[in-house]
Amino acid sequence: MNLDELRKQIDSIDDKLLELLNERIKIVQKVGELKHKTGGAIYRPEREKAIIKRLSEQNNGPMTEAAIEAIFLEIFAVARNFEQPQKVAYLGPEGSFTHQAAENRFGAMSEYIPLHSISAVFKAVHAKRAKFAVVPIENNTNGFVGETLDELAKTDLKIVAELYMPIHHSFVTKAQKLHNIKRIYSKDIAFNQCRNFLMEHELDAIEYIPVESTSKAAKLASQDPESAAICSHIAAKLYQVPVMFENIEDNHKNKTRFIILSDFENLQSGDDKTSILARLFDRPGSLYEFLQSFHDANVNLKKIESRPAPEEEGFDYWFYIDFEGHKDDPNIQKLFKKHESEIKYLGSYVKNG
Ligand SMILES: O=C(O)C(=O)C[C@]1(C(=O)O)C=C[C@@H](O)C=C1
Repeated sequence: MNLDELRKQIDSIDDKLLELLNERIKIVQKVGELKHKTGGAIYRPEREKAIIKRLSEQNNGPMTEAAIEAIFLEIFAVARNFEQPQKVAYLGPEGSFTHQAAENRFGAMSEYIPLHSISAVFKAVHAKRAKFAVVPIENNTNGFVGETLDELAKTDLKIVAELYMPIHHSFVTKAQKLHNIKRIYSKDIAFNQCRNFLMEHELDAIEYIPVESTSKAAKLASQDPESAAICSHIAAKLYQVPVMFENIEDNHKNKTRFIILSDFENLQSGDDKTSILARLFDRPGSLYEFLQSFHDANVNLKKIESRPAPEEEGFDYWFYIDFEGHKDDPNIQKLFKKHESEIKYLGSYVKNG
């Protein structure tokens, strides 16, 4: 078969796909009307997960599970916008890794509000200027993000989703040749994460100009053809700077975990994670006794991080804790009751890593 014939086949499949997508959206709109009446949440990650799982189980290929997920996450994100336009506040600037994480969940149709600090992102959702907040919480090389933990201690928003994103850096430039580059813009941390690459390409002797974000670096490189930037793919695209090298980070397993917060709570998905803050008295054995209850309730702890409680008197500590299960699981309900005065519940959400 020649190219024209193959393309004709694709066109006819696309016609059917479009028809089916329109049918799907019409039903989604009815779901939206129902939710408006009952006050139900538009974003239902546990339902989205169940759909992807069901489709992956019956799939005969050649589509992979990752391909199914990529396509359907965009379909869901578009569908949500047909139920109600979705506004998402995130730690900016535009082109940041958090922007990339936000787009991964909320797709091309949602409205995005980049903000300059993590606390501003929380504030935007409190003030109902946005429905969702997207912020980083931890990175496997740099540890927890203190500002996010501090905001979690103050907020009554709930974590409704988590997502892990590989952090890849690109080397972007308008210069034709490497030896034409006189300076490199990036964020301090990104220069550090790409040391081997810079050395191997003999770029360790030219000027490094640290700026506050990798997207600002991309912007500067777009205006200066004798320069380069180390930045995300999305920033390179945003400022239309050609990518010369991809994935230049020393540690290719560099990953950041992002959380999505909103003003509602998720239902159980059957494969959930829960986050809490526990405020424990400063006395011997208090953490031990607290964790013993998790063991007794057969709850699998995933993470624990201590944090001084700044507004408290004395030397009380908050512990940020992630564990498997959902707030409505009977064993976890019991545990919450037992430690009611010590626990601040942060949210239960589909486990993603
Ligand atoms: O099932 C729902 O609650 C819907 O709103 C429909 C739908 C979908 O497109 O299938 C859209 C958004 C939700 O996050 C989950 C699923």
